[in-house]
Amino acid sequence: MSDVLLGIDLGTTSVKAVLLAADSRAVVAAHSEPTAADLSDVRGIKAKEQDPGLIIDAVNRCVEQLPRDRLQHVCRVGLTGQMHGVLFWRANTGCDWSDGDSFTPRDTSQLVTWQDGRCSSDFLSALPKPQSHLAVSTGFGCATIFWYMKHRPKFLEDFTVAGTIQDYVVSMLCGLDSCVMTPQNAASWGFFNTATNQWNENVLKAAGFPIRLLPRCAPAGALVGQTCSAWHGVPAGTPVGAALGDFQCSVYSCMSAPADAVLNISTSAQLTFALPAGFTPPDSPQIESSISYFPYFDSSYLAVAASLNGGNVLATFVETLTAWIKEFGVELSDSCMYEKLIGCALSQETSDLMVSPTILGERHDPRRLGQVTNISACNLSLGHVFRALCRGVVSNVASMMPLEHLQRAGVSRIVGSGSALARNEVLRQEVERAFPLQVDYGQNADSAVGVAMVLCDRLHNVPGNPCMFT
Ligand SMILES: Nc1ncnc2c1ncn2[C@@H]1O[C@H](COP(=O)(O)OP(=O)(O)O)[C@@H](O)[C@H]1O
Ligand SMILES: O=C(CO)[C@@H](O)[C@H](O)[C@H](O)[C@H](O)COP(=O)(O)O
Repeated sequence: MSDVLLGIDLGTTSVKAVLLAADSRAVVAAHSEPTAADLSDVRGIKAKEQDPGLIIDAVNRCVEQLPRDRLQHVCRVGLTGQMHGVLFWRANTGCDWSDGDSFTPRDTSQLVTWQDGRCSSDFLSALPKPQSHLAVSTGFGCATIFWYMKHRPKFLEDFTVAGTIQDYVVSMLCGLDSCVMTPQNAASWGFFNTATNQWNENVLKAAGFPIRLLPRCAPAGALVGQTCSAWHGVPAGTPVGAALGDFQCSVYSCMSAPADAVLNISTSAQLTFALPAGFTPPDSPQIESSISYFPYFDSSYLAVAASLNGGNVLATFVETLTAWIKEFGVELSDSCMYEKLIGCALSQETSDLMVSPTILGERHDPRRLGQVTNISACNLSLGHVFRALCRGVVSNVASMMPLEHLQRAGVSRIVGSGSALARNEVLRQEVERAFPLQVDYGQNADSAVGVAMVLCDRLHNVPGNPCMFT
């Protein structure tokens, strides 16, 4: 049987795993599992945490669903996932392999995710100024560590290593006693200079930051180790790539020309395009800009409007409706709710109801929360409300990176990716209305495919960026 690459995306809502044929780059198997790992904010500090045990359970369930005979022929493993977040663990005891061919987390913290809201604007403005073009927001790893330094310093003493959840899985698979991070994920923590690919160690040291928790850096696309044990049939000794950012991987999976922009809608939403070779970002953070510049591969950058309000807004609406309906003694599954809501909104082609859906605020404007306006007696049906909600999600992204901005950058096509978009025709209709450009939906356009493609291309020595800018 021929070789395959295993790509895994540890998303905020679900884990996705794919097997990609090493010779043809075709997807030969794919599976996804919900993580259901959200924890409630019992301390009332606007915490958004997830249980790593439940995330790893979902990884195990997901990989187990892939054909075992193919898993035995995996020649590279690639991990990607939700950026910005931080998990702490103890070197050498971060997991337990006693189950046989899978591991479970042991001495770890909960994962503090990108949706975490514990760092207020006042808290953030009191932090040292980063030597980076990227501003620091709540939910960014370094901001969270600063918060623990101030509010629960003893907590940090329990741990020796920190990383994103995808870095953690790489470390555990390879039996590493430290964390190795690519610039893609390091930039998402803040206090990382993407020109030098180094942490702002002096700035952080001067502020008393526990720099022992900063991961070591490896280039995006590099291999960092080999599986230390057989894992769901994947042989021990299989090379594992340093973990990548999920939005860079979704772009890699479906951007085929410099004139493409990629709109990914999963739990969050990102609209992004690649900058020409030689682009250098500004010297200092542009705190109020809705567009930021994130490292891609080999010194190149992506311009991105990263919205905190994507599919999670629709999920919150579904959860709210489910809870209301339950109060009347009726229980409906999420999938039944989505099907009904999408069906109603498809029959309601337009609505004058206006929903501004920024229930989590946005990084460039954290105080601008959601609003519903122009309510009349005639626009409150489920169809109107869900149509207006979907339009609001897309319009918000479009306001962060307007059509004219895309056109000025030479973008002539938008490629859609992410399962919130793939599963929701109303969202797709609204994308096509908001962006009068060619809009295509990438087949197999997702981060799990993207990370496997990156390693596949490196295996065959194809240069890291599929878009060739000269
Ligand atoms: N049955 C469904 N039908 C349509 N959309 C759904 C359904 N279930 C979940 N979604 C949407 O998918 C989003 C999660 O997408 P997913 O790709 O799993 O996220 P992530 O990659 O962030 O883990 C949810 O926020 C919701 O908007
Ligand atoms: O905020 C950014 C980039 O700045 C996001 O694009 C980044 O991809 C984060 O990983 C996401 O917010 C989480 O991804 P997802 O689970 O919503 O797919």
